[in-house]
Amino acid sequence: MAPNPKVAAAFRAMKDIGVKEDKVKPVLKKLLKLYDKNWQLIEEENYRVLADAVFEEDENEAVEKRKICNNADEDDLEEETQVHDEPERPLKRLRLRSQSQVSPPVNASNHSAGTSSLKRPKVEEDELPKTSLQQQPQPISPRQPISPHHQPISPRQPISPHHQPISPRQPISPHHQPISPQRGIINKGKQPLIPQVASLGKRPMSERASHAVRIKEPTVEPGIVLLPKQKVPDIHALITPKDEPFTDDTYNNDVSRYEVPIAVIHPDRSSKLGASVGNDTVEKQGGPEIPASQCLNEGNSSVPGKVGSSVDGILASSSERETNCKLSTVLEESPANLEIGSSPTGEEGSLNIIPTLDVLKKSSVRDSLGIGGNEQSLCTPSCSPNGSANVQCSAAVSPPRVPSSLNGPGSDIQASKKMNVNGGAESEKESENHELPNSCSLVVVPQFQITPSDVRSIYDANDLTKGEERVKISWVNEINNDCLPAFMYIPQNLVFENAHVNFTLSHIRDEDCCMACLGDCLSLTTPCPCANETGGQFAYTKEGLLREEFLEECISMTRDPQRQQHLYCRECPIRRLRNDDCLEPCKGHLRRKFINECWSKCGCSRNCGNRVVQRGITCKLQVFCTSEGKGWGLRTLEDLPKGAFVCEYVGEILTNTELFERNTESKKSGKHTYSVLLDADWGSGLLKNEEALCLDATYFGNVARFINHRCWDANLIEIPVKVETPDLTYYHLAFFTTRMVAALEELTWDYSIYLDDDGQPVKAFQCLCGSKHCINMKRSIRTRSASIAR
Ligand SMILES: C[S@@+](CC[C@H](N)C(=O)[O-])C[C@H]1O[C@@H](n2cnc3c(N)ncnc32)[C@H](O)[C@@H]1O
Repeated sequence: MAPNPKVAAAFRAMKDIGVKEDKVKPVLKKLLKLYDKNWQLIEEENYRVLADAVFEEDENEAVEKRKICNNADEDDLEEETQVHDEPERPLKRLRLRSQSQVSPPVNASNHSAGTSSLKRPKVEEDELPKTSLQQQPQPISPRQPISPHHQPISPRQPISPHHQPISPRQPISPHHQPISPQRGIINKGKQPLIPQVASLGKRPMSERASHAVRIKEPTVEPGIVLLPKQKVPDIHALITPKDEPFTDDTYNNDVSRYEVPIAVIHPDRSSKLGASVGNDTVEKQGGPEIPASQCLNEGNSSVPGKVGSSVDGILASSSERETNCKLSTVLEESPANLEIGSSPTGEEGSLNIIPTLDVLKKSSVRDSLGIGGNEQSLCTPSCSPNGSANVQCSAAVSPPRVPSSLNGPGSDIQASKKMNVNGGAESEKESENHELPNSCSLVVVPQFQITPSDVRSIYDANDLTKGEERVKISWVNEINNDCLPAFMYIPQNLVFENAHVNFTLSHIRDEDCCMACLGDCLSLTTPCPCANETGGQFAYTKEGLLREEFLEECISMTRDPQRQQHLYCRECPIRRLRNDDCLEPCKGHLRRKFINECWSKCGCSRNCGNRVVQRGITCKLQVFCTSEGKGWGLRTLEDLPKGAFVCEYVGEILTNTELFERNTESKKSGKHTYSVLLDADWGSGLLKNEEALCLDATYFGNVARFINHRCWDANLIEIPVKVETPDLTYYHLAFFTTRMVAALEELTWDYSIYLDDDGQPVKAFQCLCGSKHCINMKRSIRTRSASIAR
């Protein structure tokens, strides 16, 4: 009988790489069985899966042989040696990436790195960062490629070095069993095979979810731009930014520049806050009955948009903290806290996914970030008249160097990170830490003169994200010699210390996710339960934009005073922080519309249209120095349609108490920081301190920290997004365009600045937004659901 042409082709392909038919045959049989005769999966990438499986078989055999040899008598030493000297393979799997590609010989470590390739057939291994190759990540589920550094951690426990990494074969939940090759193939009870693992060049969406903290040495492109003014990476860099129209009709030059420290909770001046609510639909949750006349209604302001909530100011600012501040860090090496425990029913699986940050006490991180007592940048490039730039670093500052969260408090050995000159992070062990005043978390950071190469390691002008995002984000300064302020780029929120961010699979009720869905939920004729949050219709269109109606509703809720609805806490977490004898009543938190995205408990694919924010930034953005004196800003380098997702506000997840402590200290130093409250649900019940959360992007953050304020008609709106937890104490804050935004326009967000509170203990900034709605006067700042300032 003529051989099956597919079989023959497979044999040929294997023969091409030096594998004999008799080796291929049994493996192919197994694969066909395993893949339910889906040839497509086997043929993909020139039979990569097959080749991997053959090699795996080979390795297994070798291991078996080794075992036998190890048990053999000493006399058999010679024979044993021969067994160890595994014959050189014709081609190892790393060479199989492309048929035409000739790969270099693979060394021993690479060889072992291939052992799990059956589980990750399509990963482009030569694109993996070195660490990945060396350490061989063990995928945990099709959607959660967690690095081996990831250590499970209990949601409510401090991170501990004793946490055991999860077994890659541990079931997550019976509901997660893929049911077709398209959704992952069960590999005999092992890990599902993932036919379509994206290469790291395009990071899989799952890596974007907060649980998927990627361990990656940031790659620095050859030819890093050391001097940003000299070598601007983008053609747009020399083009005058197309800012939003500057309608400076109310500008008051006499107003001095005010600075607003972050999240300062100041004594309430209720007389100034007693505004009425715009309508009678204000929701009170068990709180004292608040007459409409006493409720906040910033909307009554004659100026639209001056609608800061009555919540006392969480005021942003400060790139500096006092020495008592605590800072925890998770960089690339830090473990995502993944803990999956399953009950017999599989329903108790719990994923604690956001890494808890280790604590760095006192000033070391502040110092290491170069945000010490004075507000200097790490470097000062200066320009000569001929346009060439020099970097002058006169201040003795430390390079970014932060402790690993792998070591919990009390750990004797601290793994710390220091940035290497390539912008990567090197692990190092500090076996001794007696010099440290606090053995829990301090890292000694020697002071030394910063060199140009250190500067380069801090910010690559081509990509300030250091490879953390799917897209590069450049920065330019065409205005002056300033470098970017020092901060650590993180692509997803990280827990600072005490915040309770608890994701459990069982937390998500079956009826609130779409376990039965396949593929793209947006193509369903009847929307799945994940659309319930948005009234039975998905928030997104098939084009990946926000649905017009939903967007308009969100916009009008924030811009239209009459539609502002507030929730009132019975005991407002902000008020609780004060040592006042009597607790002041809550001033209200803007009621928000949420987006609910599909997540791990959903059966849909990771390309499902209801997964937008979790995929991360996809548009071309650039950080630039604004010409109006607002400092740095963010702009788009491409036209963005209305309703497009731009980025998420990413920072450290702090409790309100922690933020208060930070700000009390930053107030002293008069420095600035950046924060937003996650208060969308604050009025709905009695929150514990550790449940009242906020994001602070002062030290760790993403590009969103550069988004400047614009009064009322900003081109971005922030919308809360539920991804991995229905618990609204934690959610993502995502920015979407409110209208079509042209390339080079600055992206702005209405911080909800409240203008008329003169008595604040901190100074507001003089708004230079240029909007015709801008009052542009000395102002105080208040939060609605999120407020920010520097
Ligand atoms: C979150 S930061 C935005 C990025 C900031 N411009 C920077 O250079 O890092 C907020 C701070 O930027 C400045 N800023 C933002 N919007 C502004 C505006 N409309 N006018 C003047 N300054 C503004 C204020 O100093 C504010 O405290």
